Amino acid sequence: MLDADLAHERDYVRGLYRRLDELRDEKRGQLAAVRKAGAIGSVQNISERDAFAAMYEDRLAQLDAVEDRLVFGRLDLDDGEAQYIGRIGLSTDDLRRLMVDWRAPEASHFYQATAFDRQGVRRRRHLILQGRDVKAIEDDILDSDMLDAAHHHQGEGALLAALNSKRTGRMADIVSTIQAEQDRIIRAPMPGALVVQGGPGTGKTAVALHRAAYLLYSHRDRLKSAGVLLVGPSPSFMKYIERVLPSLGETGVVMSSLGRLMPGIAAVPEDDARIAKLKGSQRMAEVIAAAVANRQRIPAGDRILDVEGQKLLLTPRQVRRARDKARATGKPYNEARNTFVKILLRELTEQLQSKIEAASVGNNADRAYLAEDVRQARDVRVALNLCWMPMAPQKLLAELFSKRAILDAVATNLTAEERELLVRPVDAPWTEADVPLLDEAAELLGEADASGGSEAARREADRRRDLENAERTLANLDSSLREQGIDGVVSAEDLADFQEAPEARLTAAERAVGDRTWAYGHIIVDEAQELSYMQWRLLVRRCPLKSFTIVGDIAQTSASAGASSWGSALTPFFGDRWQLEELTVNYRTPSQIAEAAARMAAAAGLTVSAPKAVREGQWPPLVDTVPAGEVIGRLVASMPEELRAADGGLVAVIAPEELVVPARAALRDVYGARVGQGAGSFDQDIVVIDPREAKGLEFDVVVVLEPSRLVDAHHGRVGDLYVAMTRPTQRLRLISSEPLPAGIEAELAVA
Ligand SMILES: Nc1ncnc2c1ncn2[C@@H]1O[C@H](COP(=O)(O)OP(=O)(O)OP(=O)(O)O)[C@@H](O)[C@H]1O
Repeated sequence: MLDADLAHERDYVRGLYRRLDELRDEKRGQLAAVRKAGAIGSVQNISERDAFAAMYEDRLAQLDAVEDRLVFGRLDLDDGEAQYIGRIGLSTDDLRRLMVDWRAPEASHFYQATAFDRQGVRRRRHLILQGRDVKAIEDDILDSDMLDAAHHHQGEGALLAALNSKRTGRMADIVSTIQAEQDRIIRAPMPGALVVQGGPGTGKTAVALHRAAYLLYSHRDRLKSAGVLLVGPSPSFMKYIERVLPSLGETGVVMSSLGRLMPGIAAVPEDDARIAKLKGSQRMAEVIAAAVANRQRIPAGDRILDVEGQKLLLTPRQVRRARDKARATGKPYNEARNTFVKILLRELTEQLQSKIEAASVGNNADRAYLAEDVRQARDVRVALNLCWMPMAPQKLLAELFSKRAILDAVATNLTAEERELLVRPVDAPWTEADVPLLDEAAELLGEADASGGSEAARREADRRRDLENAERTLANLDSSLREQGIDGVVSAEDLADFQEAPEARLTAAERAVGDRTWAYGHIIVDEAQELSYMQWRLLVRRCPLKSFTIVGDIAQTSASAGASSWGSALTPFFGDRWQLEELTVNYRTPSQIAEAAARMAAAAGLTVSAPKAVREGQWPPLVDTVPAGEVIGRLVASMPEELRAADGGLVAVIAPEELVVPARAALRDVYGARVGQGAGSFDQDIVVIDPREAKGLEFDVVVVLEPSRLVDAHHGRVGDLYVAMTRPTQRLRLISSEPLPAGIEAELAVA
């Protein structure tokens, strides 16, 4: 009987893969046909073909991405129907449904039905695949009548099997074992801001990623053109999670770490916590606004300007009036500057005209020529630039932070010590804390047209040329097509759009990446407790609809500019229009380790939402106390044991910054290339990192060096040690030469 069940499922799953292969072949065929047609035909036809080719490529990529564990569930319903749940929906050619997409409303029962609330489900079956074969099946019988009637299959439990599996250094999807409390959050309605608070290991990152896939599925129309942005703390974290969405068949999400949110800038971490905190504070918005305003100057006295040998007068009064009029347009700085320049050029041209006409009575000077003379005159250009310089955000900030006089003049709301903190060389690299300031500056400055109009003129000329081409194409269209009304349907402008920028044909995600002013349809923020006021300000600007999923754990805050409560972080941007959901079960860390971390946090006065751990571990946390200077020696000595415990999985050494390099060097001496450079070295089985890099990641075994120093890091915030202690999935060892942090019992010490 059991074998018959297994045989039946194997057969069904083979059928699903056959269908997947058919669809792939079909798309490959369509793609080849479109490509073969090549660049023949009218421009419009070529553009349409490009669009079809892109669509087939996307679909093919999606079909390829769902190969692994294509199907994972089956529901037996009250009406006798069996429904298979998988990564995508599959139907036969005549639209008979073979498999339901996990995101479809009816698939929610797979995650939410319980014996108390069956939702029409009699039996939930997990299919555990190996390659294309069904390795095992596991049943949850929800309808007690079925308990007697049928044999059922029991196993370790799909969830526990997933949790106990070896870590690979890359996050995997949890689509086959999403738990009910997680599923409710994943499927929550889209509008507004949803905050998901959860302790370590509660699946916040997993939920955030699955929610992105869910929203794209259920709001495809709206999100396809506007896009979804997913923001995480660091490039290595983004790398850690980058495979999850493709494995869910979604490639259209823009993923960015906080330091990459300004196109063209790859910021480095800000090492000085005091600077990060200051640059993240609301007062910096005032500083940037003042720095922008400071670039407009009224000259102290009259200036004489030489234009083609004529002396023209520029008075402070004239400049002030032009400036006020330009400011009154309400446009950003660089755009308002155009108004300012136009007003003064007109006035100077009038002066020049009167002078010339007075000198040669009766001769009317050609005004267009005079205007050009004025515009080109060096004196005029210098004078106008001094009054109102065209400005790019990078230049504004580089000068602000490197010229003490400017800083003192504009940052009047900061103390002298604070200003001192901001000073740095003009060519210092941009840090993550600078990114929101650059963005703020870009917003106030607007498009800089440093070409003095020639860039705009070039774009205009390109557009004119495209239009002419398009008109020619239309004129050449086969007259029979014209008779069918083709030229009534397609305007020259439409065609020019096709011919124009190739970006017109990119997906929303591809276009959004390079566009600072892109308005996303939804933003998902992971590790959101780390965000400063200025970072929130930047993100809210990127999503004017304020449709957000915000996941994080206030207790894990380690950034000095991060939040101490969700209310204080979010109220300035969302008022009280945000909703809080909580995740309460720790899926990562075994209970003994999770409890030790919670005790330590409580002893340090931190309010933690310590989630219940879903499983017991094999080992209690181990504590090695060693004489001063022997921490690294003990690390090396204990590594064989830790590697044995990891059993082919990953071992992470999490150390205070000053110990990272020596610890790595000592381990390299013994283990060579097995020791990775940092959190991004996913192929090595030993990594040495600091707690900041460890954020959001997990490892089979974690060894923490000098835990007391991590408590002290970042001005007494306990977040770092708490983060470090909650990274392991199996085993934790602390090696300390200093008094142990409160809450960590010395009796756990190993010899
Ligand atoms: N329903 C689930 N099924 C299988 N594994 C799960 C489930 N929920 C969470 N996990 C696993 O638990 C681990 C922790 O999840 P995740 O990293 O999303 O937690 P987190 O709340 O973001 O943690 P932290 O805040 O500590 O970084 C991951 O390995 C994840 O795959």
